Amino acid sequence: FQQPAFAPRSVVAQSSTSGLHMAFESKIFETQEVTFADTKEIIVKGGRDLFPLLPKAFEGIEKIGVIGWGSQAPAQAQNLKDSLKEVGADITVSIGLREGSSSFEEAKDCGFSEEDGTLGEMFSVIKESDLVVLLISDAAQAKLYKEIFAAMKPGATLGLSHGFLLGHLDSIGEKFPENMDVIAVCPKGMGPSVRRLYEQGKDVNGAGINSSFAVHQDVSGKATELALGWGIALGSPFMFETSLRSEYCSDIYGERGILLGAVHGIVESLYRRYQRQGMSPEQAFLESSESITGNIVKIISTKGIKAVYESLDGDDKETFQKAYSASYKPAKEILQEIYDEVSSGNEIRTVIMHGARIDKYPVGKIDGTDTWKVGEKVRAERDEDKIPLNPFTAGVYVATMMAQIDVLLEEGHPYSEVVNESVIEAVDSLCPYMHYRGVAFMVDNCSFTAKTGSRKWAPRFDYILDQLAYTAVDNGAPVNEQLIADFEKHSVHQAVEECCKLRPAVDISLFAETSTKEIVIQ
Ligand SMILES: NC(=O)C1=CN([C@@H]2O[C@H](COP(=O)(O)OP(=O)(O)OC[C@H]3O[C@@H](n4cnc5c(N)ncnc54)[C@H](OP(=O)(O)O)[C@@H]3O)[C@@H](O)[C@H]2O)C=CC1
Ligand SMILES: CC[C@](O)(C(C)=O)C(=O)O
Ligand SMILES: [Mg+2]
Ligand SMILES: [Mg+2]
Repeated sequence: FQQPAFAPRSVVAQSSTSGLHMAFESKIFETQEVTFADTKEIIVKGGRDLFPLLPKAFEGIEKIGVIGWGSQAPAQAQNLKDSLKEVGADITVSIGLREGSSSFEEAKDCGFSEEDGTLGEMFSVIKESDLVVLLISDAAQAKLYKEIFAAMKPGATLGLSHGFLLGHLDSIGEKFPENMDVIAVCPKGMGPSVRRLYEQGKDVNGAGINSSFAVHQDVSGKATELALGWGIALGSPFMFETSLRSEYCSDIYGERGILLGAVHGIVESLYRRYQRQGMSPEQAFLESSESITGNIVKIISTKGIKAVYESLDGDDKETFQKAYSASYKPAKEILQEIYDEVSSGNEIRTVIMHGARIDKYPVGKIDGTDTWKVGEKVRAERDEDKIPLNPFTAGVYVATMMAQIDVLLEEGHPYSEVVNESVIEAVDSLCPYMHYRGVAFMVDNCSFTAKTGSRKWAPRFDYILDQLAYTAVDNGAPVNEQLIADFEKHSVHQAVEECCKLRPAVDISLFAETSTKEIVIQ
């Protein structure tokens, strides 16, 4: 194991949950100290009122090349272009794609064109760019990094939205070229939500997805300001510092856990359980999937995790306690396994090997089963006000979320990263998409790394909950009073509350699948 997972610049990690002091500085953007439990972190709050500062942060950058057109690139390229245009910055945003890419047409539909030089073959765009925002899949980055580094012009900055490439380089004993700035801005939400919230926030001083940022190499001395400017131009409500390693450990872990894989596994296992107990398929979907995406996550988003528990009374509270007690440890066992697989480099190797097989074995469909067919029917007849808060479902979901949080804290990740990667992203970016159009719409709008990992780990959560947690409840396992007490007084609740204060003024809204009427999802 390579330790520690969390080692940002200027940070002394005294223990996993205390003493982390984020200490970056900016001469352009105002920094703010935030207290999370017994730790302090420095953040930068975003907002459209900061856009006039962008030209200063992007000083020396004339051309930004956004490479790829997957989930993040359309969102980041358009947000960057719009924000820089709004302040009259003389900076071009161009898209670079592989030869023959089927994404050329979509990029053209969004206003990028070969005629005006804002769309082209990826290596030509890389060669001309002062900031290369590398948004091809992580597996493709691992395959092409040598050619990409070689194509970059002297003095250009490499911009990433993930720490994956560092994980790969570390595992093969290689490094980024020493003469370039290497920064990352990593939105903690899927690309479509980065764009959707940016558009929604135009009239209210901005809304968007929080981003972590990392300054891995700062040859020019300007890397922090550029990273902060990039995140603000994307519309991030707040930005917090991380390292590339801390980012990839928490990100790859989080998406295999509660963000995608675990929530999928939880729903599948509960949907079957509720039918075994006599519910109709429709009711079982309502009490499992709908209860999570249409009720539980909305409470968490606006009032915090504990509010789910506190909103229950009497027998329902006891049902929650039983489900929580039985689920926490089995969920944590899988989550710790995921963390170890990621931090040891195994999961990165898996993603790369999967990338090499992809032409022969493309990622399969995950919503063709009965669960999601019934889900379509339930959604078509949905009455938002009648979605139940099932206390058993709540106990399982919240226990898994808390177990995810605990693993990250025990591994030394800062609260900003823990809360964004385990709570905010789930409730404000991802679950709204699952609520809108089912599990595949959420998972498959995410990165190749995430969608393959979610497919790999979801069945592990499904299996362990069914085998260990639900059988324990059915065999009359008592409530684990200590576990419930730990949950009630957990330090993360205050950290979530602090983050909620920095939450955008608007909730994400999407269009209902069955009509063109816009519905507010959160
Ligand atoms: N998805 C998300 O919301 C988030 C993603 N990230 C990170 O952002 C980065 C981009 O991820 P994401 O937007 O999801 O994209 P994907 O992982 O879905 O990758 C899709 C893009 O990669 C391109 N690509 C794949 N193989 C190659 C290749 N051999 N040569 C050139 N291009 C290739 C595709 O090209 P083509 O268009 O031609 O098919 C497409 O544009 C990753 O580092 C990811 O971890 C970070 C935060 C959130
Ligand atoms: C949850 C998946 C994600 O990490 C993301 C949207 O942040 C991804 O890789 O797509
Ligand atoms: Mg992520
Ligand atoms: Mg990811």
